[in-house]
Amino acid sequence: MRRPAPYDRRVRYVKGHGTGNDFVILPDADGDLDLSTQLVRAICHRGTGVGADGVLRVVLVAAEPAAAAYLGAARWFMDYRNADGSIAEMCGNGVRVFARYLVDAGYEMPGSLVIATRAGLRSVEVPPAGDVSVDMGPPAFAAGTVPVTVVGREFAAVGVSMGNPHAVCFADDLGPSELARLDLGAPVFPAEAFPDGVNVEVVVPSADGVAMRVFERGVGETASCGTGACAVAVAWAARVGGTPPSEVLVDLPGGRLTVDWRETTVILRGPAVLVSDGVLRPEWIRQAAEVASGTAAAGAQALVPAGTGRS
Ligand SMILES: N[C@@H](CCC[C@H](N)C(=O)O)C(=O)O
Repeated sequence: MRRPAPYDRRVRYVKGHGTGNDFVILPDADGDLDLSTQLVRAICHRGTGVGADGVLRVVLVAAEPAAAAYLGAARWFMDYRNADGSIAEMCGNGVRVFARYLVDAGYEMPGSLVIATRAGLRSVEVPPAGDVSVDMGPPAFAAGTVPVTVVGREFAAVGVSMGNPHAVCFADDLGPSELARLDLGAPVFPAEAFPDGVNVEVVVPSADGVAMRVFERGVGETASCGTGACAVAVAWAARVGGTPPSEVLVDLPGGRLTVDWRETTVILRGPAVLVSDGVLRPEWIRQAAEVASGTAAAGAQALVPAGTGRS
């Protein structure tokens, strides 16, 4: 039986990031935490919470009903939430940081780990130190293109699923420095093409490969997106060369990721860094919950804003 909420205790967390895509990691091996949308929003808020693009709850497959299908195939389940509290199927930077945490915390040895996610099993290579790589599985291309408006222009976007949905917009007439100066704004896309929403990437050619910026579903613009980098790299490779194998260097505002599109799968590699350890205080958690249930004193509402983690 799950406890209703963690209001009565201090909740440990670890802060981490992959090329600036940052996460609050919540160790919850036994599945005790009932992580509400409002609590995720409060944790991710950059003014009044810890601040992050998303939350990674670390739970044993055996303790998580949503992971029942993976019993015997993986030990750990990555429960990923966007900063607005929404659930996403996959997070390429998140799963690498998740695996780095498992090794750092002593739950697993360095080497190959299989992690269960909502998008399926993912095999992660975690060396004792340095970059972490993950086998992201094959991309799924949508048929045709979709009109997506971003930076005041309409693009014929390429739809790619990496377990989660992406719309890749090629701005071939721009270079990396022009890309960096763009006001990305909130993209507009046809709901019928992406009924569950979509992550939108704007891509330009660079000296070594491609440069991109990303507007993430459930977050807003982020410094990096691992699944986005994979979607961009395979869409780029398909466009210029047609078929794998192909290694693409992807530059993002937060750093560089390498995407290796092999015959049947896509390998994503890059830094996965643990930054700090902390504790969520019970009184802060309680206040966040009261705000969520509408019982907080006037003025406390700012603790749980409805917007993204970067608002
Ligand atoms: N930043 C992540 C993707 C996180 C999920 C995404 N916002 C969605 O809703 O699909 C990554 O590194 O892949």
